[in-house]
Amino acid sequence: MNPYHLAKPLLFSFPPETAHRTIHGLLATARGTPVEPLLERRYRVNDSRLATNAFGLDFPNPVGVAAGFDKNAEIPTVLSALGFGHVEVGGVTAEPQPGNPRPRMFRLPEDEALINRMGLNNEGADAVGERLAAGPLPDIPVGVNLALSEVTPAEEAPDDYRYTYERVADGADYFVVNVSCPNSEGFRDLQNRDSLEAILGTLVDAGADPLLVKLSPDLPDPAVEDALEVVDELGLDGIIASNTTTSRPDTLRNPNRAERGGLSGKPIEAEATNMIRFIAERTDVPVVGVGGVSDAESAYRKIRAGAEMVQLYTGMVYEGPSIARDINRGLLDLLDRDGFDDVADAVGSGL
Ligand SMILES: Cc1cc2nc3c(=O)[nH]c(=O)nc-3n(C[C@H](O)[C@H](O)[C@H](O)COP(=O)(O)O)c2cc1C
Repeated sequence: MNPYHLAKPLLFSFPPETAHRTIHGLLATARGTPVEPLLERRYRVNDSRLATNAFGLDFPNPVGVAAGFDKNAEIPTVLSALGFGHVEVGGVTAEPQPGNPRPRMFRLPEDEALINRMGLNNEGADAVGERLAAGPLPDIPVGVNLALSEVTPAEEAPDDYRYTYERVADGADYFVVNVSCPNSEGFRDLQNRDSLEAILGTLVDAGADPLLVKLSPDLPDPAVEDALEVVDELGLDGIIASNTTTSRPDTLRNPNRAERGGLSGKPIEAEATNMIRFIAERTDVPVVGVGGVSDAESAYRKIRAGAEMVQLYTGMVYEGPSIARDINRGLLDLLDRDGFDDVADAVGSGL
């Protein structure tokens, strides 16, 4: 049995944000200590069949940490030691901001889901930029998820994103324009064509490379197609699909389904995978698949639908710190079963 499942009842007796801070704090104590190499030995799966290359970067395996888990870039080396193939830190905004009042994160255990309305709480671009610059940084790619400060009006969004980009640029390997968090008023409206062109164009001019955009699963198909056109026009390097959803599938059982915020985890798995397929059918730009990845099968479904790699957040809450190792091992078995040489060989094979 996974020892995390023994600890889970205790952990789940605390409010979710407290549990997250406890786990995050515990992981932070390992940073830069001899515990890191011990974790590496236990959790890393070294196999060249898992290695992928996307947007000019080499990834040792296709399982990454999604934005929101390490908002202030405090533990990328520890997450690397836990066997992840990349870490996306942030969302980072130009201004430090406290986020929404608590409670703002809710478990739906029967549904293996979370609802959050954190509201992009983070220490701000200056602090996160300094932390990244001070290092140490892991030997896997680190991305920064860039978001809009709450106090900044939409017309000034391009400069706000550029400010953050410039503060974090030296410490990161790739950059993601997040215009898809559902928890800040009007934020997702930035996914309209004109706003996207203005924000992404400004970042391209500022030298952000590789540059990706993260989309909402709630975007109607024509709006996704518009976004893909902007991605093509500006020569962007990748698309992350997807963020959390404000929709509430009928299948949800836990009463917390009534909470406002973005739903993540198992109930969004199929929808997110459909979005990956929709995008992969329309563009050759690499897609990073996120949403409800909790085991090797769910990661594999996203890869076969066209994702070059996957990310996860909620899966870690329900499966614990061995999740990257377990998925990577399981992926090797699935590749063997289906006769693929490596992960890259399986990408889009289910289209
Ligand atoms: C508590 C929490 C905070 C999050 N914060 C961010 C964020 O700051 N920026 C972002 O782009 N996505 C954020 N996300 C969304 C995740 O990165 C991911 O897209 C989403 O949760 C779906 O993946 P999952 O089902 O594996 O959790 C957050 C998710 C959670 C649960």
